[in-house]
Amino acid sequence: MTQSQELPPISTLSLASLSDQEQLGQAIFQACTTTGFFYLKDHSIPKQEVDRIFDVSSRYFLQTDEEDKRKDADFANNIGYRAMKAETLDPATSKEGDLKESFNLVLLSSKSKEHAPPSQTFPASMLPEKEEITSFIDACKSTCDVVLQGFAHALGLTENYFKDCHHGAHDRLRLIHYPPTPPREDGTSTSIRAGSHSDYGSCTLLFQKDVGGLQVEVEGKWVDIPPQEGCIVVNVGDAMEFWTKGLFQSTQHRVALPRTEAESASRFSVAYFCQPDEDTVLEPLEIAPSILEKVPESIKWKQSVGYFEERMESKGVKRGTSKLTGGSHLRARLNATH
Ligand SMILES: O=C(O)CCC(=O)C(=O)O
Ligand SMILES: [Fe+2]
Repeated sequence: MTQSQELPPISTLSLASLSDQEQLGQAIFQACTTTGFFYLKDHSIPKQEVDRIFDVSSRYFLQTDEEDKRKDADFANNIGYRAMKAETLDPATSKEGDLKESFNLVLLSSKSKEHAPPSQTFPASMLPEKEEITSFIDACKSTCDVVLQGFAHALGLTENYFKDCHHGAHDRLRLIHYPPTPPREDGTSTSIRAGSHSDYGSCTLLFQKDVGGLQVEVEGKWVDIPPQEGCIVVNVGDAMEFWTKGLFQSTQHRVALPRTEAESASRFSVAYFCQPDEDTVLEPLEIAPSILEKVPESIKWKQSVGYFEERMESKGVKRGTSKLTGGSHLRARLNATH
């Protein structure tokens, strides 16, 4: 695939000016049926809280012994530490694993018995800020709930249609560190910071610090999505694409190898993965003709059964799979990439 900076960037949605649900639904519809990505501004997560999470993250990754980090690993529950190269988001292309380490946290405040996340062990360096970390995760969950309501409005469904099957047991806040890496020399390297992939759940909130590298595939080209002050990058995940039979796009994205000296420094990002509940079935929903009419002519062809089946297959779902659920899709993708 070629690189391009000529294409228009993703749109920016403001939660302040879009307090009207109808308007929010329309803007979300437009973003989700085209790139599947948008910047979200005027959300309710203050900059100081985002900065604090980045401080927690850099302290953990840069000041914890490798041996101690490895004690924090719990792949079976999708929590805790994951070492450099442990994950290969694009196994078809990358042979050595992604050049990153990460740490997954659960929705710590969850009181749900039926949808309880696994219990989390805190590394020593995070303990003093456990309360702040907990409230940051809560703020991410609340923001995702607003986005899920926006998805429902966009699709002509009742406001809490999606929210009611997202209790957060599989949600994870992921702190990610891409260690310093020299700029790539000639573009032939198959090493990558995060291989091309789509996310598995309903939506993802992504906080980037100062170092770029995130790219999204738009019309066959890789487009940079640089960090924007005060903005969260939001993207649609596979579950939402499956429910909408390909109307909403769970788009491939990646974190490229550094291209400049500035990008060669440590890169930190924080992602909140919003996942459907364990038994929620991921089958196409009935979408009203009045909604389908809004699909621009130029992308109507994406509604064909053949194209949708191809998309499902590219996301690891074999033809004829019955009863795909939130839990089964998540585990299948995690097992395929580790
Ligand atoms: O670190 C980033 O900017 C993107 C990470 C990502 O896409 C992911 O972990 O799913
Ligand atoms: Fe991703």
